[in-house]
Amino acid sequence: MLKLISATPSPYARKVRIVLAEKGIPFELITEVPWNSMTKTPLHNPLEKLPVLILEDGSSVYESHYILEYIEAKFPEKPLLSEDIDERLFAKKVEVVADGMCDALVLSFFENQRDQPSEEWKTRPMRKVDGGFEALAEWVGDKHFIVGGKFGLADVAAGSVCGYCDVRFAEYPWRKTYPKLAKYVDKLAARQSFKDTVPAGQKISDKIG
Ligand SMILES: N[C@@H](CCC(=O)N[C@@H](CS(=O)(=O)O)C(=O)NCC(=O)O)C(=O)O
Repeated sequence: MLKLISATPSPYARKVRIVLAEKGIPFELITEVPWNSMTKTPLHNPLEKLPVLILEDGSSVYESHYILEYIEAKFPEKPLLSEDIDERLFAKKVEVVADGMCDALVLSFFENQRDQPSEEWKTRPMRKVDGGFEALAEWVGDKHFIVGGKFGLADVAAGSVCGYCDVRFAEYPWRKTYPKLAKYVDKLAARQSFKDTVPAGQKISDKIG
């Protein structure tokens, strides 16, 4: 059986968990704290990051966007990418922005943990988050799904970063600024794959930075 190394807050791992659930692919969930010295993540990813998909032969697939590409290629049933090449490429562009927002949020989260956070390293990432939300709101508009009128990769990525922001940056006013985006995300959140993967904080015992 496939195994997925994940962490409770991880928006990247959540994308993979949602896709595996939507495609009905069984897997064993291994929940880790990648920042703690006891983590097994480095044994399966030289970059020491989760999510990591561990295949039945023990080999591993890592980097969430690549894991999703792997899953779509190996498990094409219930496709989450359109047949139309331009729609496929656009969905991946949405994922690039959503993942970039996650990167900025994670950076800002850890900067805020420092004894003396740098103002520049707090504000600069949040400018990227602001820009990302503006782009997502533009792409969603009044739609139920971002690409091709059906649930797909772009919705997985957009829903995951918005859900992460709600948990880690509850004070960030994206819902007030973009009510249509909030309505779209709340509709996604009603899907069983989203209900079963709501992010939660984790205790990091090792000091970072
Ligand atoms: N680009 C990667 C980012 C993954 C990532 O940053 N994972 C974090 C955990 S979490 O932020 O997703 O919860 C990690 O493993 N960090 C450990 C490290 O960077 O050494 C992806 O898309 O998979």
